[in-house]
Amino acid sequence: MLLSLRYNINVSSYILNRANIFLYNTYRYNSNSQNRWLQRNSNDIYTREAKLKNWRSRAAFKLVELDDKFNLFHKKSKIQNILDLGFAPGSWSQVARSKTHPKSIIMGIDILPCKPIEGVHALQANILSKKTHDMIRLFFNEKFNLNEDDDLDQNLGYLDKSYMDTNNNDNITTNLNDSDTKHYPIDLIISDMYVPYPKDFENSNITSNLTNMPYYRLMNTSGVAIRDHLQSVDLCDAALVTAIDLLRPNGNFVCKLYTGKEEHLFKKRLQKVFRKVSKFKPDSSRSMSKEVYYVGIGKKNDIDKLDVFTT
Ligand SMILES: C[S@@+](CC[C@H](N)C(=O)[O-])C[C@H]1O[C@@H](n2cnc3c(N)ncnc32)[C@H](O)[C@@H]1O
Repeated sequence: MLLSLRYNINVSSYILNRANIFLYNTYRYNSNSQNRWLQRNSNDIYTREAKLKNWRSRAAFKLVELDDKFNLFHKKSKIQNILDLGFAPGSWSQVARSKTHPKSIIMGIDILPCKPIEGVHALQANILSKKTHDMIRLFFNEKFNLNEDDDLDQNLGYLDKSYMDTNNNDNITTNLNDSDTKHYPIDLIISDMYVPYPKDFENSNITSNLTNMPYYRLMNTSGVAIRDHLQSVDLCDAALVTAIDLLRPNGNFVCKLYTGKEEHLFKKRLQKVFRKVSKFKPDSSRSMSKEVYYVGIGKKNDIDKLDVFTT
């Protein structure tokens, strides 16, 4: 009797240990909040709809709503040069491609590697670097000259040549001689940037696969509101500097911000650059998320960067 009890205890603790090892292996990279995030996502109507539409993430719906409200894209009337900042995994670029004129040029920038979207050019680069700005300008101005042997193409990007070739016959950008257009070649900047991964994942070997597995991608925010906010303000400022450097006068701008105490300062900076500034929370943005979108319509002329960043 005693023997059998001990045997049972040993067996149960063996099973429990095995179960723990299994759970540990399965969830070692997932904190509780990440599990809750995955659970929420699998029940979410926008996530399911995104899969049906073959969009790489539910974020696509936020841009659709932004476009419905602010009329950002032009399918028939205009050819646009569009810059998508923090484009990975790529659903905003997919929306931009589907809502714009076939001759519009879209370029996505991300610090992470990401499989490019068909019909969208992509560069893996840090938008905080001045060199990235120079490369973007170069691409929009000299795109016809890029070829397989270019360093830019070889080392840094995945320029979608098949797409460029099919459009080469026509005069895509009609006023390339205009020096303003050369210096400020972009018509619309959309930025959904946020820091790529939570800290715990930095040294794990699963991170690099995730940009191409959008439905299993982990949440971006840390859950520490002040940290999320300040990092977000930094990236919004980086997007704003990009707009000052590359967006044409009268061009438009969208960027995501995690709200917090410095939001009003960022709004003031935006107001120095754009004639009209609006704040928008799309229905598809989760109500518990602190994310909002700022939209700047009509870039002013002759912006003084120092003045914008001096409060
Ligand atoms: C929330 S995701 C964007 C999702 C995307 N809009 C979509 O619809 O698929 C934010 C992206 O910003 C990128 N990012 C963050 N900091 C960056 C930087 N300094 N330069 C370029 N990309 C950056 C991250 O790597 C991440 O892929």
